[in-house]
Amino acid sequence: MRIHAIELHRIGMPLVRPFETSFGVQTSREVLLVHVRTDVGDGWGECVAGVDPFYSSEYVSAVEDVIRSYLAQALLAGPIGGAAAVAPLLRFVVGHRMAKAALEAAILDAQLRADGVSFGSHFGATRDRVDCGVSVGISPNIPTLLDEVQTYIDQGYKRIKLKIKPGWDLEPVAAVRDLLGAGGLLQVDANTAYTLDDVAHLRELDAFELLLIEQPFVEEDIGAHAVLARAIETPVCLDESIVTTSVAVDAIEQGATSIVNIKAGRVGGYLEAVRMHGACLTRGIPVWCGGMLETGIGRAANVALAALPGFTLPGDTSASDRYFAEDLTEPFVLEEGTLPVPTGPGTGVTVREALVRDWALRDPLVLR
Ligand SMILES: O=C(O)CCC(=O)N[C@@H](C(=O)O)c1ccccc1
Repeated sequence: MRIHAIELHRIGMPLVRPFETSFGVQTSREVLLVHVRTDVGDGWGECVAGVDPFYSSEYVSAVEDVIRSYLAQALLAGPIGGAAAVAPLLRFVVGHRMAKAALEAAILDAQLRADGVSFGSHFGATRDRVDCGVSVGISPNIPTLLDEVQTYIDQGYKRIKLKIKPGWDLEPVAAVRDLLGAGGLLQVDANTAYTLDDVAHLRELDAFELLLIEQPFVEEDIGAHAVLARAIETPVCLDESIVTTSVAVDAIEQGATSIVNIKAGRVGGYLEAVRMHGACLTRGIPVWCGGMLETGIGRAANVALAALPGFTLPGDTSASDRYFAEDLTEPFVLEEGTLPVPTGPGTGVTVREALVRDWALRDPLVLR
């Protein structure tokens, strides 16, 4: 494959409602899209990095710079062996996994569109629909939270995930458990907001039959998560910590995580995400597909990934209207709590390029 050009599009999309996590409030999504033009056709990839380095050290401007200053040239210098060659070609740059993942996804999209193969087929999907959960931000108060959760229950979501932080945890969880009833699938995400000093407090969550508690401590504290996992009943699930398959295996073997949130952007690409799925599957560790407020481009790829056999828990693969009034692709619409796995070549979705232009925050960066 010969890449003729790599275009970086920075676009802004308003969120249908503010989204608050333990690291801040988002009212819009500023997203970097990668459009590659190759000798076998075009492809689109979405970078999951946020506009600020609050979830991870990556952020949109840094992604633009590392692609423009280092990564693009490695891909434009000469013919490459397709998407499988991208990670090895980019290994000379340390980290920047979200930037690398977006490039790989765009190249994989171009390659598979040319081959007439869908992402799901290429990954080894075994389902044609995936069960969908929904992520609920930190609310101003309990009634507002319950109104939002009720909306998602009415829409058919199969699992509720609540963002928590110190001062907003036991009370909202108790209220939502009461609303859901005993059998409802409910989990929490702390986004690193706690420390080992909070173990006794976090143990009180055991009363609410949660599926899991996600990333209570900072990314590097794998050992602290193992201490917590031994001290509470609620299964510990890691997100930010799990940046490669080998880190996932280490964390599993240390007893730091018994469920893994897989996000292709966080781990450096969909091909590494598929490898991570395989490593978890052979160890009997359930996985689910995390979300990063993706547009339909990333959402299509996530739904394909979530269709692999080890993805046994509903993921953060919500419908497009959870975040956006209008999507960059045909919207993903929830049907009985599930989304269909795209079957067309590549991601299987068509990018509305007029919207990419309309929503552009600046002229595209074209690298040749
Ligand atoms: O449904 C979605 O796409 C968002 C799911 C979600 O809560 N993502 C969280 C996370 O920590 O996993 C997040 C939100 C914003 C930014 C980064 C991460």
